[in-house]
Amino acid sequence: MAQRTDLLLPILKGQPVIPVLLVDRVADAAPLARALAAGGLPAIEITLRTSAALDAIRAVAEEVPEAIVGAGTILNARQYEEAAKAGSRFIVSPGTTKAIRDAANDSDVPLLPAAITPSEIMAMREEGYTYLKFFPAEQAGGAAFLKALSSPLAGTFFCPTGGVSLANAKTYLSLPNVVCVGGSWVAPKELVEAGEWEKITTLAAEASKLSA
Ligand SMILES: O=C(O)C(=O)C[C@H](O)[C@H](O)COP(=O)(O)O
Repeated sequence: MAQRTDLLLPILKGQPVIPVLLVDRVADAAPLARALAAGGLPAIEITLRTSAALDAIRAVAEEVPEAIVGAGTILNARQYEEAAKAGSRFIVSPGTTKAIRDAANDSDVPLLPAAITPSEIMAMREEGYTYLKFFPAEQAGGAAFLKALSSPLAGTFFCPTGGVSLANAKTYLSLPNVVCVGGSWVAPKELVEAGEWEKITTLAAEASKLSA
């Protein structure tokens, strides 16, 4: 089975930056999603790295119609199913396993899996995956590494995540094989903890003006 690009692409192409979020308090989820959407970043990735994550996804799916909530840090099929059931519209994984691909094949919720090396990327191409996350982007070689892949592995497109910031996002977005970037910088922990939603909208607005 192939990747559900019909569902995934509008999300990845809809905005240059996908916020990667760590939500510690469920009550923060809806206002945070609203603040990011107000700044032009409706699609968000809530990582399953906190115990509040699934409830946070549920809250955004139920309470914030203008947002497109996805789940990140999906490591196995059980998490895939739980995140989909909670209302995730896309699923992001920091790597790739057969179990996760099988879960994706059994689901209506599309998967953005990650790969770094040429062999990993070639293996994913054979599985029908055209859009991949490139994680951890900066640490793995950054924009120069991705650029070097663009010719031999043309036809595969990436969402680099990990160490991406307002300062380097433009460089990634200018590459022919980058569809969007992901990053946590638009929702800093201190601002979320303090409920500084307007400041988060300002950061989102700045990020949403970057061009893909
Ligand atoms: O847990 C995952 O599956 C991830 O998505 C990892 C994130 O992409 C990075 O943690 C975000 O990186 P920073 O923007 O450097 O904070």
